[in-house]
Parts: sequence; structure tokens; C-alpha cells
Amino acid sequence: MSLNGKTAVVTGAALGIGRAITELLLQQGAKVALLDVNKTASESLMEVLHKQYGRERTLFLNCDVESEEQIKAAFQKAAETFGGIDIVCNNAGVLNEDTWEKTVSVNLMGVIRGSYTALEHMSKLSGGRGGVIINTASLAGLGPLPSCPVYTATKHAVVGFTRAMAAASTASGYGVRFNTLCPGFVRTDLFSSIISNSGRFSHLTDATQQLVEHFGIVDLADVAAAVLEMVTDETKNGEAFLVSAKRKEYVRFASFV
Ligand SMILES: NC(=O)c1ccc[n+]([C@@H]2O[C@H](COP(=O)([O-])OP(=O)(O)OC[C@H]3O[C@@H](n4cnc5c(N)ncnc54)[C@H](O)[C@@H]3O)[C@@H](O)[C@H]2O)c1
Ligand SMILES: CCCCC[C@H](O)/C=C/C=C\C/C=C\C/C=C\CCCC(=O)O
Repeated sequence: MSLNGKTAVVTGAALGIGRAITELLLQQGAKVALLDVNKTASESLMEVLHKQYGRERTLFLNCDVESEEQIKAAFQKAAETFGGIDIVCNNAGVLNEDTWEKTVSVNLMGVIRGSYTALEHMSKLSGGRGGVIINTASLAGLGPLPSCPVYTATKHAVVGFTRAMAAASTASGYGVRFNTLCPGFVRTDLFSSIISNSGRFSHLTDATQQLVEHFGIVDLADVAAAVLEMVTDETKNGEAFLVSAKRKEYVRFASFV
């Protein structure tokens, strides 16, 4: 399914998984607003994207997802420039067990802030045309990463928040689908920072290495493809897509009702 005529906002778009998602959405025909705090990486990516897709289909907005003011301004600018928003990927994330409050602030509060701001533009109840929101969690949102308890907590929270928002959206008639991306280990800057950023759990590096060997390293292209699948399959709402080197599947959660 082509995304021609669709407009997207991706946070943490300059590098790693966010960059791969951005490039795939562009390849499929969407216009994309790239939100990131890393101005240098964003500007060099924009040069590449301008050459490949022209200047009209991309927009870089310097935006820290920790700031309500910056997020609101960035979404407003994206909506004005492209004429509405159809797809939002709340992807920006950090891993740092030393500065764990920031990890909670970016990974969880940033996703909540991005989701609520997105709804202001996308909900059919507030004049939007509906759409889909994909929140990036992790395999660590489904099971424990022992060297990173706070990171694990934020990612479990993103899974829970997104599932609850999917149900709230259906019950309220927002016309917006919510799904979670749960990648395994991906070779990015965040992955490389594990040893320096595990804080009081740095002695558990070997245990992390064993998990990396168990789950393998997943390709960025497979992670981006999982996002595209959740964006384009209009039957998917409240789902979590697990994408590791060995498994690519929707998660089956226990049902208590
Ligand atoms: N790399 C992995 O193994 C892995 C696995 C599962 C999930 N994830 C998740 O995927 C997402 C992307 O991670 P990545 O591996 O691509 O990391 P990365 O470090 O390569 O890229 C993260 C991007 O987010 C941006 N960013 C960080 N803080 C920000 C903020 N406050 N506001 C706006 N932008 C901000 C960075 O500048 C960077 O461009 C994160 O949510 C991460 O937790 C990563
Ligand atoms: C080493 C760098 C840190 C990367 C963090 C990133 O988000 C990736 C995490 C990958 C794996 C988390 C580790 C363990 C999860 C444990 C169990 C998951 C069980 C899922 C299932 O079988 O359904």
C-alpha cells in the first residue's frame, strides 16, 4: 500500500531506528517531519534526503521530547507545513541507568506527550482525519533486561500505555490506531552505549552479552518493515510487534477478561 499523500512525524529521526523508519516512510511516498535534539546529525541526514526526495517532502524540527512547549510547536509546524498529520512514530529514546530520571522522562513521558499532542491533530473528535500512532518500546518491554531495570520499566510502561490508548481510542471514537514496536537488539549508538550507561549494574555486562547472543542482532530494515506493516494494516490496533533476529510476530498477551 502506498503512503502517497500521507504525512508523518517521527521523533528521534536523525539516527538509528528513527532514521530507518523515516527513510522507509519516504520510500513509500509519505512526507515526513523529522524531530530530534541532535542538530548536526539531523542536518547531515536532511542533505541526503533532500537529494533523494526533494525539499518538499521533509522537514527537520529541532525538538526535545522532554519539552511540552517544543513538542507542541513542532507538531503544529508539521501540521501547517504538510496539511495535517496521519502517522506519528514516537521513537526517541535513551538508555542510561545513571541518569535514570532522564530515561523515564524521555522514554515514557516523551511518548505520552507525543501521543497526546498527536491526538490534538489527528483525532476525529478534534477535527483531525484519524490515523495511526506507533510507539517504540523494546523486547525489554516484554521481558527483563537485568543490566537496565529503569530502561526495562520505561519500555514495559510504553507497551501498557499504548495498549490502553488503543482501547481508549476505540471506546472514544478518535479514529486513531495505536500500536507498539518491540525490537530486539539493533546495532545503533544506543546499543553501543550499554557498557558506559549501565550505571550501578555495569557488572552485569556479561549477562547482557549472553542475551545478545541468545536473541541475535536484528537488521534495521526489518525493524522499519515492522513499523510499515503496523502503519498500513488497518486491522491492527493495540498490537505489539516483536522483531528480533529470529522472530517477527505480533505478541500474544494473556487475557484476563
Ligand atoms: N538499539 C536497540 O537495540 C533498541 C532495541 C529496542 C528498542 N530501541 C528503542 O528504539 C528507539 C531508538 O533507539 P536507537 O537504538 O535508534 O537509538 P539512537 O541513539 O541510535 O537514536 C536515538 C535518536 O533519538 C534522539 N533523541 C534522544 N533523546 C531525544 C529527545 N529528548 N528528544 C528528541 N530526540 C531525542 C537522538 O538524538 C537520536 O537521534 C529508542 O526508543 C530505543 O529505546 C532500541
Ligand atoms: C544492549 C543494548 C540495549 C538495547 C536495549 C534494547 O531496547 C533491546 C533490548 C533487547 C532485549 C531485551 C532483553 C530481554 C528481554 C527478555 C525477554 C523477552 C521475552 C519476549 C518473549 O519471548 O515473548
